Amino acid sequence: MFGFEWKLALGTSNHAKRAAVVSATGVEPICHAVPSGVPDQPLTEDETILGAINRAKFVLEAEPSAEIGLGLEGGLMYDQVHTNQWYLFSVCAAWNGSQLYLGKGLYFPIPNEIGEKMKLGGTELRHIIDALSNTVDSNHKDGAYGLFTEGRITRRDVFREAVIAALTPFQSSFYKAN
Ligand SMILES: O=P(O)(O)OP(=O)(O)OP(=O)(O)OC[C@H]1O[C@@H](n2cnc3c(O)ncnc32)[C@H](O)[C@@H]1O
Repeated sequence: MFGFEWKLALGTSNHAKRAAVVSATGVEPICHAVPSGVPDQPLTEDETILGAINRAKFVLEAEPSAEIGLGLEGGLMYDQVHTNQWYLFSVCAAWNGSQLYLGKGLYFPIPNEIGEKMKLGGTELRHIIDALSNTVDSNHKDGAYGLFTEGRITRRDVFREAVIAALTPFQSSFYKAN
């Protein structure tokens, strides 16, 4: 455990994201569903990262008593350089009002036909994953990661690592010169 004592605000009420923050820090965040400012289904790295940053900044504005705002965003990107493959990845932005850090989580290949369907628009990944896993609200549960790995990796796991990465510079003395 992190031994974290700061008051954290989280820019969503999504269950998997909240559980990731609790698991990463031992702290129960104050949750507000703030806008991401990007499309509901981000399709590039930049959009996804910007969504995480916007959520972190908006939630600290909404909850000024918190010391750090956290924005967690899932998105898709197409790698046309190395693999010609769609990837799902998860980002955490951490903002304390003056410093911003990102934790970029696992990049996980998803079936290209799903990525192409997302690019055409009109639906979001969670609807596809809900149908494939015969559930509802898969984005609040183990998510696409859980479906494709048969539960060996979950959405909470992936965000947990991204949260730890984004918060470490605020926490560790190795970054004091920053
Ligand atoms: O409640 P919020 O915080 O908005 O969370 P979200 O899951 O709806 O939204 P994100 O912005 O994190 O993700 C963008 C879209 O991709 C979907 N998505 C991302 N990762 C997913 C996963 O692992 N399983 C299912 N859907 C996923 C998600 O549900 C959205 O439709």
